[in-house]
Amino acid sequence: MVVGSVLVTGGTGYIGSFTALALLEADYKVVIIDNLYNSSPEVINRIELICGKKPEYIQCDVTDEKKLDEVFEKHPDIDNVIHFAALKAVGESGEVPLEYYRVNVYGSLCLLRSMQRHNVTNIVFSSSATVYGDATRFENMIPIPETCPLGPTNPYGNTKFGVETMITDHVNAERGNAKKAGKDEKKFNAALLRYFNPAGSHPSGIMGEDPQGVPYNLLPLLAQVAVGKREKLLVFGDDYASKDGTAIRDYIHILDLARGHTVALNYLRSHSPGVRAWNLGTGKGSTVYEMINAFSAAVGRKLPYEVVGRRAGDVLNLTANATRANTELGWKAERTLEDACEDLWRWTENNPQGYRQEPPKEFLERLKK
Ligand SMILES: NC(=O)c1ccc[n+]([C@@H]2O[C@H](COP(=O)([O-])OP(=O)(O)OC[C@H]3O[C@@H](n4cnc5c(N)ncnc54)[C@H](O)[C@@H]3O)[C@@H](O)[C@H]2O)c1
Ligand SMILES: O=c1ccn([C@@H]2O[C@H](COP(=O)(O)OP(=O)(O)O[C@H]3O[C@H](CO)[C@@H](O)[C@H](O)[C@H]3O)[C@@H](O)[C@H]2O)c(=O)[nH]1
Repeated sequence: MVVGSVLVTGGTGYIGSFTALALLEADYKVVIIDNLYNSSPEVINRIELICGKKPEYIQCDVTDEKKLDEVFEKHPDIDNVIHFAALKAVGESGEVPLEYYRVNVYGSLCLLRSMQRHNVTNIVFSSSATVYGDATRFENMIPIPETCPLGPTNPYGNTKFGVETMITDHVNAERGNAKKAGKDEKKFNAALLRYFNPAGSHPSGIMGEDPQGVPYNLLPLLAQVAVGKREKLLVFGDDYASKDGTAIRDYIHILDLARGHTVALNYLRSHSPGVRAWNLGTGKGSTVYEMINAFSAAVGRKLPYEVVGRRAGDVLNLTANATRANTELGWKAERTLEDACEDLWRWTENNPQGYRQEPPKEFLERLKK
């Protein structure tokens, strides 16, 4: 039995693919669009290997409004969108901000307009902890609650803040217009999911993060050090006001994060909250050094690093207060940092070339059983 249909933009990417898997496991029909800028279509096969169901994949750029219209016309049953497609690197966004505004902001505008034309009224948006900026500028805002004033410190964060605002204005307007016309205003809803730092892979070892080109995030870089593709990790600053001088982030297992999307979507459909923001994090912060140690423990040897200067746009501490998601959505991160590191290492060891190589036979055999 299909419980609903979801368009997943950026669905061959890291978080999108795990969410597609979680949605299929929760009996949603899933249509993925992606332009493969930072992903591989092979992930569709891996999703099928794991859950026995295959999402439909359509190559589509989210800034191509005509193509978006075609997708909605081909699938008139789609009644929800989860919007991942974006550029996501804090550092890079300071170098090519216009590209970040084009893909992240203009792409979201195209999507909302196409959704409006096709009467698709629920959206779950991939926002980010980055929208809070430096929450240590306030007293008592670490761990960060959703009520913390927003103030991004880099162009990437500005795009997420801008899209949150656009979605909020749009959904509120749609609700107001529907009410005036005596129509059902409650069908217009948005979840703004502010993720902290996703980590890890599928425990099977056949599905994980596979960035194309040079990765920017800490864990994929550490994984490259572990398999010898990179000599050492560069630590961006050891002069932060943390216990060891390196910056603090809240690393959340990718399976917990993916599950957060299905529960948020279910909540939109059952409670019709209008626009609501939820933090998805564990509530536990880890420094860069703690992450190097945790991943080194999973690998079984100490990974080399060198301290360099701070990265522009970085902040000291992004740790979530996830109470709202816990009380309202009944969602809580269940897996540990050790789980994430072990799963990441299993994926990396088995797939040093990412999705460009066949999964090991023993996995295929085991999954067939
Ligand atoms: N990974 C993180 O640390 C993190 C944290 C918070 C929020 N986010 C947000 O979550 C979302 C997914 O992030 P991710 O880590 O899975 O990144 P990802 O790069 O793995 O996935 C993004 C996907 O979007 C696709 N894409 C990019 N531009 C596109 C375009 N113009 N049209 C269609 N598809 C396009 C890419 O090919 C990729 O498959 C992004 O919106 C990101 O900003 C990520
Ligand atoms: O080579 C590296 C890469 C990262 N770091 C540090 O590791 C931490 C994590 O960095 P990274 O993995 O790049 O994540 P963030 O900069 O926290 O940003 C990620 O997490 C955000 C949510 O917190 C998302 O919005 C972004 O899309 C995503 O890239 C930061 O303190 C970095 O300074 C290093 O020291 N060396």
